[in-house]
Amino acid sequence: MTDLPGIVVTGASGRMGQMLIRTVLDSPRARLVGVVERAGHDWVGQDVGVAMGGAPVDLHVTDDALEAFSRAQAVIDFTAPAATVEFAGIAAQARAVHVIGTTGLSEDDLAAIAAAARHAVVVRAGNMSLGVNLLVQLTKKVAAALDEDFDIEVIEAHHRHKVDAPSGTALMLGQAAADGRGVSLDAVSDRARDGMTGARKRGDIGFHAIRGGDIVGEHDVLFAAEGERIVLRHVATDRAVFARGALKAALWGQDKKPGEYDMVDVLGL
Ligand SMILES: NC(=O)C1=CN([C@@H]2O[C@H](COP(=O)(O)OP(=O)(O)OC[C@H]3O[C@@H](n4cnc5c(N)ncnc54)[C@H](OP(=O)(O)O)[C@@H]3O)[C@@H](O)[C@H]2O)C=CC1
Ligand SMILES: O=C(O)C1=N[C@H](C(=O)O)C[C@H](O)C1
Repeated sequence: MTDLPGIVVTGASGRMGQMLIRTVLDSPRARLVGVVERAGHDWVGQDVGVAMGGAPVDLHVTDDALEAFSRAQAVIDFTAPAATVEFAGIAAQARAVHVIGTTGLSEDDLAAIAAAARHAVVVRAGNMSLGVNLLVQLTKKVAAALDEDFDIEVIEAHHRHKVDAPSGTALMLGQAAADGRGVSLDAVSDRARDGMTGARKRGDIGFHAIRGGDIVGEHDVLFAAEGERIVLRHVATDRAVFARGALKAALWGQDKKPGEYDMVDVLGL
């Protein structure tokens, strides 16, 4: 029992934090050894089971990330960019595998994470579900098979609380489409159509973000030509798919060399 990899979950009170805590507690392959929230949060010091509205699990929420990470083999982190950059440094110091689900990371954030990955294993993906990572591969293949007679648009929908757009998943799908076409995404990305935009530019990849209600996460990749359309679609109905993928990544990372990995590596796609 005690040989099982010890996992810390950050952002304990968040939508994904709570889902991750339940997933690790229910897993026969891992132990939950810590849960971290920001200093001053009213969960700090409470038993996490009680804080989540259930029975005690004899594990108290802490704001001391370094102490918690030092007792763990892996950290699963679905929080916010500033927190994730800080946690990357601390996980590297503790030599714990850092599984990053946080989206909306800037170029500077990514550079800081790459620096941390020189010392520890980092697995990062804008979507940890099996279905989306398969969709990424399919998108690349379809984009490679079609020419620019097919206009590519990525359409995503999420709950009203989401703070970043386009979603991390939409960016993964757009990148896969650009890779399939052999072009730079930065050169063809069209994220803002409003007013007198002019006709669609051939070869562009468009992004659209819908926000509303409790939508967990939906992504379409549309390939539209004269006379026919192809739509590749993924619909997540339960955040458990992301949490299961993240735990799989944490376990997969245990025997890997320091460096940056993604879910395609984890799932062997
Ligand atoms: N890769 C994937 O498969 C998925 C990725 N995500 C991504 O995960 C992230 C979290 O999503 P979600 O759970 O819905 O968001 P929530 O807002 O519900 O949760 C975020 C959590 O992070 C904590 N947090 C934020 N900033 C800090 C900080 N500076 N220090 C410490 N803790 C902090 C919040 O605490 P507080 O409440 O105190 O601010 C909160 O507990 C998003 O980036 C989202 O896009 C989501 C689902 C799947
Ligand atoms: O914020 C969310 O909820 C989600 N975020 C990820 C993203 O930005 O793609 C993954 C998933 O779609 C849910």
